[in-house]
Amino acid sequence: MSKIVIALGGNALQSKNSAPTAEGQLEVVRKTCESLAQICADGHEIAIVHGNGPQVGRILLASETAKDVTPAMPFDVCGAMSQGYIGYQIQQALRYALRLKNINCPVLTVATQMVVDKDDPAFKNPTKPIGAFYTEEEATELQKTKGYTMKEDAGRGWRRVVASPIPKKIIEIEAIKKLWDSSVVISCGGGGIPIVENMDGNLEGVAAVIDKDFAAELLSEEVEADILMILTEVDKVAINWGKENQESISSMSLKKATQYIDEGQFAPGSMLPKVEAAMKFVRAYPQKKAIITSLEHAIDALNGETGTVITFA
Ligand SMILES: Nc1ncnc2c1ncn2[C@@H]1O[C@H](COP(=O)(O)OP(=O)(O)O)[C@@H](O)[C@H]1O
Ligand SMILES: NC(=O)OP(=O)(O)O
Repeated sequence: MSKIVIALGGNALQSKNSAPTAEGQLEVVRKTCESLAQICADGHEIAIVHGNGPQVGRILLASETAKDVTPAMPFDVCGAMSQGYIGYQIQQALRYALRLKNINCPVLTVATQMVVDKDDPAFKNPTKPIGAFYTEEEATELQKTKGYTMKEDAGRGWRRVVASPIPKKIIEIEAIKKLWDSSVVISCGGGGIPIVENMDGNLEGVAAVIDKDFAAELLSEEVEADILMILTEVDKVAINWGKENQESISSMSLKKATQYIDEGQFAPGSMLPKVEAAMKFVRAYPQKKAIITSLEHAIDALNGETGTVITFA
């Protein structure tokens, strides 16, 4: 039996076959929760982290668009809203999937605040893609009219990018640890609500979207997980991504992963943070492993049949 922190990609949770509706996402969540329930039935203990890039981008856009009728919500509040609705969908779907396996374990979401450094250089260099994908022409227009920073995202189109500071401390970590034994806890959604700690001890939300892969890594260290599992849209990490000579990677040591990073093999804002988070985990726990695979193949990857495994050596 292993303790596994499972990170679900925000992009991967969006339905590939339909518009990015709440209903479409719920279908993907339900399917994913069938696998998560099976992992629990196999005797593993899991905790869930999820992304929110597309979702928080749309919440922000809706809020900005409606500002003539109702005041726009700040970034941190939009992040909290994304935790609420994605967490709710996972709670509902996983409760059902667990009950089908006669597991009556509570599933709950912890609204999680994540401390970041107010001087993190990321605030001056936005890299985190959020919201919808646009054409280059649309992106240029949005840059002009709305002042957004737009970047191409891993060959998939152009997206708004925002600051993504490194997560430093999970405010609710003690509660999450206490809940671990009796429940499946969904926490650090969207990387956590980005906040800074003021001199007087007060917490204050900041405009950013934290990378959930780094947040999941931090949680994995805190709970001393055996495996960090990052689930996205691809079964394996690839080198020469999108090129004719694209090649899937089944396993990478820290040394090999560093070499691939130096060669620029992993796109910033998408695959790079996953690989970096996996590397950080095995650097902290050289005997443990991180796995990157698709939502569909979580169980196969745990059984060593697919996925990219990142190990210390
Ligand atoms: N080297 C690579 N190997 C595999 N996928 C890559 C690579 N570089 C970029 N990608 C893209 O990155 C995506 C995962 O990043 P992203 O969509 O941001 O993740 P998430 O599902 O966590 O939101 C993959 O689905 C793929 O389209
Ligand atoms: N916050 C975050 O990392 O979201 P994605 O998984 O959508 O990139």
